[in-house]
Amino acid sequence: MELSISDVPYIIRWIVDILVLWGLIYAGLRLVRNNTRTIQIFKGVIILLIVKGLSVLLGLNALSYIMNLFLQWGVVAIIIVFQPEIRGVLEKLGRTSSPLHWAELTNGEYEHMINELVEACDEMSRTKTGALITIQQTQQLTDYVNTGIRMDSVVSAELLQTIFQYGTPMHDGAVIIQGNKIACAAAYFPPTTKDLPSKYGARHRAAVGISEITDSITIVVSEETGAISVAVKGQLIQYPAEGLRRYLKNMLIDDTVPVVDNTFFKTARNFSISRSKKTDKKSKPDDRILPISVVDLYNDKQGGKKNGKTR
Ligand SMILES: Nc1ncnc2c1ncn2[C@@H]1O[C@H](COP(=O)(O)OP(=O)(O)OP(=O)(O)O)[C@@H](O)[C@H]1O
Repeated sequence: MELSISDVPYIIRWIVDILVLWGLIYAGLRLVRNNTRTIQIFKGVIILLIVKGLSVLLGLNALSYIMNLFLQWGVVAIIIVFQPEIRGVLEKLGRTSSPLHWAELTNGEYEHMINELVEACDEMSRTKTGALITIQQTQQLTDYVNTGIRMDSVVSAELLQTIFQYGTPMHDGAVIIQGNKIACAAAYFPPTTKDLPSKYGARHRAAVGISEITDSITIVVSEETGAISVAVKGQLIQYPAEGLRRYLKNMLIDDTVPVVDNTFFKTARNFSISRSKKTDKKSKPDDRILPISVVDLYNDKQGGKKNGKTR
């Protein structure tokens, strides 16, 4: 087949078409990969498609008919379930000069935000001031922001401590952070329905609850014990303040040395130092950054395992 000059516009259109389609598929897959809820729904859709294919192959008409109904209504269900994400994507597309520039934060801005947050948590831990702070990740928390009192203030240690000061109008409920801004205070989260150890009350239940249904990171400071815990993906981990700082940097800042690799890097550094000093000193992980306990909320009714051992 010979190509003529008149085919060029057709070929360009074809290439643009393929590139746009490829971009959409790539963005869709990234959305699925970054979000625990979408992964589960994606798996569900794949199972439905396999059952549908098998039912057609084996001539099971009734099953095939029901699968058709599921798939047709499934599109509507997915739009309803993902309404916050869809709205978030559209908002992001249409945002040119929004006050919330959280998507474009620099590492320096993240670092500043983390330092303020950790300073506030450390101080509230010392004074046993209860706090519940959620950091939005890829999944939009707009619906939960709407349950609270709207704010749009850069995160600062003083502001966080003022919000959670006992007796003030906004101390009840959660603060939601989007980027480096406090989007709201006094937000309500659906508490987990799981049977948690009795030492955990409503605040911890709310933290675990939001971590089960979104990919957010939630920090809880216990009013009773002053302990600082992080709830992520339905798991609760208690950290010392320095551990919290390291954890947040690891999660939010691209080029930070990951916590799990920290021992390796420390060991490597100590190794080179000890080699240069010709000493026999063994490297020891920094206790200030290790988790204090990891609570397996679903299997461990005693409420945790000590000494920073993960399961
Ligand atoms: N669903 C919820 N969403 C947001 N905040 C909540 C929710 N439930 C409770 N809280 C907050 O938690 C506070 C009550 O915490 P409670 O003492 O019952 O929890 P706890 O897990 O035992 O924590 P602590 O160790 O601080 O006592 C409430 O005053 C409110 O601020």
